[in-house]
Amino acid sequence: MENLPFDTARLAACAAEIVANTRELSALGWTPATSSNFSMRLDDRHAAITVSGRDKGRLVAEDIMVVDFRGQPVATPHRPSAETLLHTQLYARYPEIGCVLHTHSHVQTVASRLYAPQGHVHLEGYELLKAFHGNHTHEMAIDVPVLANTQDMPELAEWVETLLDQQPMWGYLIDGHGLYAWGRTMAEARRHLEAFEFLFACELDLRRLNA
Ligand SMILES: CSCCC(=O)C(=O)COP(=O)(O)O
Ligand SMILES: [Zn+2]
Repeated sequence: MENLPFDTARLAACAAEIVANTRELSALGWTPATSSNFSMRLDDRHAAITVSGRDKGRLVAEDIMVVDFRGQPVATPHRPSAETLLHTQLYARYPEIGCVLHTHSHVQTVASRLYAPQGHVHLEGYELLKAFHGNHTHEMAIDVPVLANTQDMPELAEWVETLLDQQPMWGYLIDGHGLYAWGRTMAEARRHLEAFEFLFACELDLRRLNA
């Protein structure tokens, strides 16, 4: 058997976790038309990530592949997510990050369009802000960045690096595109993703109500 530079048992466990969670997120309608991508850290040099273009509602373990932190495929003929660099930059920068989730829900997409001109979504006064790791009170505010969309991933990754240098972040929006969120584990990344979704929906409702 080929001597692989990563733990195959760990890959199998991560693939199962990615598949199960992705199916649930897809059932919520957050991954339309093959969009979205998902990854987990394997070790200090490798991540497991979704193969590009797969229907995220019908993922199987074979749709998960390995990349290094430069985004290059490892021991596989498959093509990784077009947005792989946005995952691997986080693993390379923060050893504690174990999971990165990217979805294209309706709420996320509308919020990204609406708040792109001001460059962020301001969230303040919500109890659910405590869902973000390290926050212990609703008496705080966060500005979730909204980046311009581009197909130039190295450029987008550079913009993200600049933002990461400036503030604590649990995620960001890309205009007309979707949301990136991350955490130390799949459960934490999902909690952050779901908190963003809920809070953006509240902000959109308040805008509709003119409140
Ligand atoms: C039809 S979705 C356009 C690409 C995208 O934004 C996305 O999230 C999915 O790309 P991937 O290469 O990861 O399948
Ligand atoms: Zn996307």
